[in-house]
Amino acid sequence: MKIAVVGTGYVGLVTGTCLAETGNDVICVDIDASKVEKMKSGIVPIYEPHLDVIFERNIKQKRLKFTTDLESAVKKAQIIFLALPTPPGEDGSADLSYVLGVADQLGKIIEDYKVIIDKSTVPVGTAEKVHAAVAANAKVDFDVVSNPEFLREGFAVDDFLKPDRVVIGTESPRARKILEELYKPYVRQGNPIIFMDEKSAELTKYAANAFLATKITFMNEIANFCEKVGADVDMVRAGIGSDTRIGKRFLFPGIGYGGSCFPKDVQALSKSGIEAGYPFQILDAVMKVNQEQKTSILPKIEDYFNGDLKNKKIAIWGLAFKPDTDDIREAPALYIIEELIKRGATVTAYDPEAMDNVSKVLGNKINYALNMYAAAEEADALVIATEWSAFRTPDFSKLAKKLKNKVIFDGRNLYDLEQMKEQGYYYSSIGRTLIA
Ligand SMILES: NC(=O)C1=CN([C@@H]2O[C@H](COP(=O)(O)OP(=O)(O)OC[C@H]3O[C@@H](n4cnc5c(N)ncnc54)[C@H](O)[C@@H]3O)[C@@H](O)[C@H]2O)C=CC1
Ligand SMILES: O=C(O)[C@H]1O[C@H](OP(=O)(O)OP(=O)(O)OC[C@H]2O[C@@H](n3ccc(=O)[nH]c3=O)[C@H](O)[C@@H]2O)[C@H](O)[C@@H](O)[C@@H]1O
Repeated sequence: MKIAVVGTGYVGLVTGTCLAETGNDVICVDIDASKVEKMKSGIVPIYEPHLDVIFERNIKQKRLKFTTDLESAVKKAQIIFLALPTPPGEDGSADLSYVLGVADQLGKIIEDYKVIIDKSTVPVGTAEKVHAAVAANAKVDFDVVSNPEFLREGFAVDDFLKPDRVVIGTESPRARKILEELYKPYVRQGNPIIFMDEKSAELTKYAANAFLATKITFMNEIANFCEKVGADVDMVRAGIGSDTRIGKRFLFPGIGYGGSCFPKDVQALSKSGIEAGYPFQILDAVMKVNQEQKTSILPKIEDYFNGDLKNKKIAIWGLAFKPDTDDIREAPALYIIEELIKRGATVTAYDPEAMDNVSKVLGNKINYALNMYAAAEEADALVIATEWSAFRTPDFSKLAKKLKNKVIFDGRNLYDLEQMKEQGYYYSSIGRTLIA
């Protein structure tokens, strides 16, 4: 099939590349000319495991192309994916200007039947708005379909090629038939395509993200409570996670959820609730707890240093909002760094992939180390903010020689409490207690 993907962020790039991988002709459109030039020359503009191999293969086989020219790409395509940003607007609701702006252009361009697909995360009712924006100028028949994306950064290729499910919101039999055909190669392992109406599909995406954010936040509160009463959240997690109704995944407490999606999507769903006359009480609590959780490690550090962080040298391992990505949007590490600097501490950080992105935001407010041990050099304490695999099994004796004090504040619960005690570290993690 001939496909145009408009917007080449995480979602557009992965969608375009994975659709080419199953034999479709894909042209990706972006307004960022320098990004398009990079991609044309074979450079993947983001860090995403396994993407480079299939990206290169499909460029070579000329199934994957890039352009800034929306008109020529759209005219050749039967299916048009909109993978455009939907950032929070001033009031926290999703800003639809990118999506509706392109929809407006599409109406002027299309000359024959097209399926226009909302891949972006958009509030209930957006498919209708996109339809109206296209229809305002279009002289031909077209369908607008909601097909939300559930990929996770770091696992994006696998999530797209082998999805748990594909959700397709359309009431048009013609569009349904085309999409059934398009997604056939991806659902071959028995995972279903779930067809529904556009509004339910749009809400399914927000409900999924909000539910996962709530699950994490609930565990963060249980972890905080464990600290007060001397229980161990690892035990509680094992105990409740083995109940299949609860499940083992997304029960890991930490320093709050971050990233480009959970924070903005929970906020946007909350705003939609208010607009619809149904303010979600649970989402307000989730947002409040998560905001506090991001810096919950700070009082622990302050307590250790008797309230005085002035001129303390703090090493930070991990800047990305989670491992296996260079994405720093809403990364808890940035909130912690801001608070440390406010309190007069100096920060030296190391992240395997995200340091370039952080240096664009923080510049020389912090120091950037060449590796994890160099970050720890002469540090008064080490803070772990992202659970990169390399941080899971450090050489503790090498680390001890680098650190000024054997003190670790771990926001991701990476190490065994007993082992840390044996090694003589002061080790503070989230919601865990060494039960004698
Ligand atoms: N990042 C993720 O893991 C996931 C994101 N989503 C949703 O997908 C949507 C896109 O997210 P990301 O890929 O992270 O976005 P992004 O912000 O990383 O990238 C968006 C791309 O669109 C381009 N763009 C902006 N205006 C354009 C225009 N008029 N024409 C052509 N290109 C244009 C930008 O230059 C940029 O390359 C959002 O709604 C997001 O919530 C959904 C699932 C996963
Ligand atoms: O809509 C989106 O953009 C995507 O948002 C999330 O994916 P992503 O943001 O890439 O990352 P997750 O792996 O979900 O992690 C999100 C945040 O939750 C935190 N988290 C996750 C799991 C957990 O047990 N504990 C926890 O604190 C992570 O550290 C991270 O900050 C969803 O998992 C995807 O299904 C969805 O498509």
